[in-house]
Amino acid sequence: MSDPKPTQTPIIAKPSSGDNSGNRPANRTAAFRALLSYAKPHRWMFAAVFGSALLAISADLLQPYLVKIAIDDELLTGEHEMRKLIILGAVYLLMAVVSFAFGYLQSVLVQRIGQSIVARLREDLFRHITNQSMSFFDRHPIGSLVTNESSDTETISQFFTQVLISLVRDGLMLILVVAFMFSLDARLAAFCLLLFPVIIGIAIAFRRALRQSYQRARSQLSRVIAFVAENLSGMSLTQAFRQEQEQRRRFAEKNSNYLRESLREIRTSVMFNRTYDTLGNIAVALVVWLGGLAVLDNAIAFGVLYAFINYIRQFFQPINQMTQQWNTLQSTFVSVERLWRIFSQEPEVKEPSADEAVRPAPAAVRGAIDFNGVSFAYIEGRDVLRELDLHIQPGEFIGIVGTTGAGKSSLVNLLARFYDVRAGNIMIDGIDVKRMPQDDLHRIVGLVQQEPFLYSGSIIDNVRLFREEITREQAIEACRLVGAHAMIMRLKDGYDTRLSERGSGLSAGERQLLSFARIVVHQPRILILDEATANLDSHTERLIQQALHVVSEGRTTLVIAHRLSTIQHADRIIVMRNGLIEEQGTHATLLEDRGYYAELYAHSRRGGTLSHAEGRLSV
Ligand SMILES: Nc1ncnc2c1ncn2[C@@H]1O[C@H](COP(=O)(O)OP(=O)(O)OP(=O)(O)O)[C@@H](O)[C@H]1O
Repeated sequence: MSDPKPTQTPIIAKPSSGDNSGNRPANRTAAFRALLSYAKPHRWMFAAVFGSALLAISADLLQPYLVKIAIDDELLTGEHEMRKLIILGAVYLLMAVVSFAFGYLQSVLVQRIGQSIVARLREDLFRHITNQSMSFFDRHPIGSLVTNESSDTETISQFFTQVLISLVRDGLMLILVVAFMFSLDARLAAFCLLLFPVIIGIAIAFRRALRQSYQRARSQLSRVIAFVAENLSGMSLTQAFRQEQEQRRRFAEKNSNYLRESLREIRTSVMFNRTYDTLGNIAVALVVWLGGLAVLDNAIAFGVLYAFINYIRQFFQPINQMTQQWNTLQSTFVSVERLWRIFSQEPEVKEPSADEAVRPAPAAVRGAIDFNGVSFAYIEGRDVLRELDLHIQPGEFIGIVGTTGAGKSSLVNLLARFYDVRAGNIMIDGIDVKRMPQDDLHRIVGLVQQEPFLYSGSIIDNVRLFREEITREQAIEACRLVGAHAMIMRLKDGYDTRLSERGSGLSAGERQLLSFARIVVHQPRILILDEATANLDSHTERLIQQALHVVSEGRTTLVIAHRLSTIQHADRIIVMRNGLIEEQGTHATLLEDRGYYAELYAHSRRGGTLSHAEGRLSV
C-alpha cells in the first residue's frame, strides 16, 4: 500500500565502498566533493557568473583610473579639452552602468544556481529518507531529520550563494586591485602589500572568538527551538497539569540565554568590522602621507595618488567580505557532514536482486502465511521473538493477544517487512517476503495502525491516498461499506473536509474507520490491524466491529486485539508472551484449557484490556 519507491539515485547517495557504515565520522573531503558534484550541472552558469563578476569588478576599478586620467592628463596640464573631459565623463558613466548590469546579473545567476542546487538536494534527501527502513527512524529522532531537511539544506544554499560567490567575486576583486595598484606605482603598491600580514593577523585573532560566539548563539537558538517544539506537542499535558507558568519560566530562561549569546556574537562581529575599518583608515592616512610626499617630490602624479586612495579602500573591502564568510563556511562544514552521514546510510531492508525477485500478481495471491523459526531483535543480542513458528491458512482470521511487550507488533512489522528477521523466514504463499519487491509486498499486505496516520488534505484524498486512478465514487462507496459515510456527512464539508495535521479534528474511532475505507479501496490480500487501545464509545466500537467484518471478508486477517469482543469470533487466537506463542486455539477451546487466555478473559470481563504488563492482572 506504500507509494512506489522512486529509483532515481541522488548524486551524493553513494559513498565510496567501505564507507557505508553510516556511523563512523563522515569524511569531510569526500562530503564536500559530493556536494560540489551537485554544482557540476551548473558549470556553464558558474562560468557566466565568473564572467559577469569579472566585467562588473573591472568596470568598478576602471572608474578611479578614469578620474586619474582626467586629473593628470587634462586638469593639471592646463591644456584640457572639454571634448576629452566629456568623453571621460561618459565612459565613467558607462562603467557605472556596466558595473550595475553585470553585478545584478551575477547576483541573480548565483541565487538561481544556489536555490536549484538546494532544491535538488532537499528532494534527494527526502527521497533517501523515505526509502529508509524503520530501524533508521528508530535511530534518528524526527526533530533532527526535520533540521536536516530544512536548516542544513538552507545553510548549504548559503554556501553557494554567499561563500562561493564571495570567494570568486572578492578574490577576483583583490587580484585586480593589486594589479591596478602595481600598474600605477610599484613602490606604493608594495607598501600596501605589507599590510597583508597585519590583516591576516587580525583575522586569525578574531577568528576563534567569532567562531565560538557563533556556535554558542546557534546552540542556544536550537535549544529554544527544541523547547518550543517539545512544548507544542505536549501542550495538552502542560495544561492538564497546570505547567504553563513553569514552562514559561523555563522558556524565558532559554530565551534570555539566546539573547545574551546573540548580543555577544553581534558585539564580536561589530568589533571585528570596526577594527578592519580603522585599519583601512590608517592605511589611507599612510598612503596620503607617503603618497603626498611623493607627489611633492614629483615622484608620482597627483591623479595616481587619488586613484591609489580609492584602491586602498577597495583593497580592504573584499578581504573583509571573505573573512565574514568564515562563519557560514563553518556551519556549512557541520551541515554537509550531517547530511553526508544520512546519505551514507543504506536501507537495512534491501530490495531483492533482479534474479531473486518474485512478483506475484496481487489478485492471484491466496494469502497463506508461514512464520518459520523466526527470531528477531531490534538491538543485537536482545531477541524479542524467539524461534517462532506460525502457519496461517488463506482467508483465516487470526486474533493476537498477549502481555505488553510480548512481541505482537514486532510480529506484524516483520510480515510487512518494516524490519528483517534475524533468523528463520516468513513466507506468503510459499514465497519468502525477502524475495518480493517492497512495492509488491505492500500492495499485498495492508496495514491499519493503532494510530492511523492521516495526511493533511481532504477526507477523500486520505481514503484514496492521492491516487488519481481511484475515483471519488469508489472512495465514497468504500466509506459507505465500512460505515463511515454518516460520520463524514456530518462534517462541515463532507468528503471535502480538510483534515488538520494528523487528522486531529477526528476521534480515534473515526480515524480507524477511514483507514478501513483505505483497505477497501486498495484491496490488499492480507490485512493487519493493530487495534486502537483508546476507549471507544459503544456506538463507535460497534461500527468498527462491523467495518472489520466487512474488510476481513475474503482476506487473511491478523488483528492485534486490545478488546476481547474484536477477536472472540476469530478462527484462531494466538496468545503471546515473551516473544513466544504460549497458546493458540479458538475462544472456546482456549477457555476450556483454563490457561493464560482464560485468565485474560476473566480480567477483561472485569473491565480491563487484553494487554497488560508481564501478565500481571491490573485494572
Ligand atoms: N523500535 C524499537 N526499538 C527497540 N526496541 C523495541 C522497538 N519496538 C519495540 N521494542 C521492544 O520490543 C519488545 C516487543 O515490542 P512489541 O511492540 O512487539 O510488543 P507488543 O506485544 O506489541 O506490545 P504492546 O501491546 O504494548 O504494543 C518490547 O520489549 C519493546 O520494548
